[in-house]
Amino acid sequence: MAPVTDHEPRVVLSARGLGKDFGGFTAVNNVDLDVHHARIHALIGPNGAGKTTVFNLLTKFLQPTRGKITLLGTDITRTRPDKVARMGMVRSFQISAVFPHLTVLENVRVALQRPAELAVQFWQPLSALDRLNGRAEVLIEELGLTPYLNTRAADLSYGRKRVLEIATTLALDPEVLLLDEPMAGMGQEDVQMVAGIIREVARHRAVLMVEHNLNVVADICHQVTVLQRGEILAHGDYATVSTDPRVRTAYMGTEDA
Ligand SMILES: Nc1ncnc2c1ncn2[C@@H]1O[C@H](COP(=O)(O)OP(=O)(O)OP(=O)(O)O)[C@@H](O)[C@H]1O
Repeated sequence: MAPVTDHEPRVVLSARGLGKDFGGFTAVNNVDLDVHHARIHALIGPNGAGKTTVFNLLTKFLQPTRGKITLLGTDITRTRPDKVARMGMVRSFQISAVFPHLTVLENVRVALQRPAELAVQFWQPLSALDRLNGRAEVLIEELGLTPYLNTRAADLSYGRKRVLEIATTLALDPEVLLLDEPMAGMGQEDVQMVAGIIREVARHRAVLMVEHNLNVVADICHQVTVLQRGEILAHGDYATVSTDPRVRTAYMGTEDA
């Protein structure tokens, strides 16, 4: 179960009155969201509820029609997506370039080289590369990939590939990590393993995730926001939202299900 705490840690990402129209169609309307440091926040809702659109708005892949987004105290409503990523909010697929023929260590090193721009600085002293190796090994250890250090990405299980993707995302050292259906297409064993990794990752960062697997949401998420037809239907911890009759109706079509 997600740990219960007396107080919420600081807000790192917030949205107020967020909205998006596509032509005459309102896909997202009046969404308020607060994502906290060291917390896992789930965005759930039926198909077409607006979850992906909210993700695209927060990461600035889409420009909001209405509302305001704040990241680490800075208004990013009009900021470009690449700048938002550099400011500390990254999305899992954005830079999850996992190269199948490279090993786990090589993949993480490539990801670490990108922000450091070491790739083009061939005159860098060897000590810089040593530092890179050190950071890569810490990251790999944090994500439980040490036994697979020299395994090619192509030979990893599906679940471990997702973990490696998350590791490459963390190379940018984000304060806020957005994960779009991280458990999609996984068997139960991998789901449990990846859930454990996400919990670990969130000890030092905020995680916002879209997730359809409600067992995972119940297990690891501290906060849950339920969207329906682009608007917030309910918000709170899992116990609160899962017993909300409106949520049950939205999900099951009947209050008694
Ligand atoms: N570029 C677009 N142009 C027009 N309508 C769009 C666009 N993107 C999304 N929509 C509409 O906005 C609504 C919300 O879609 P969105 O993909 O955000 O929902 P979702 O909750 O992520 O759904 P799913 O769980 O199926 O992925 C849908 O009705 C969708 O058809």
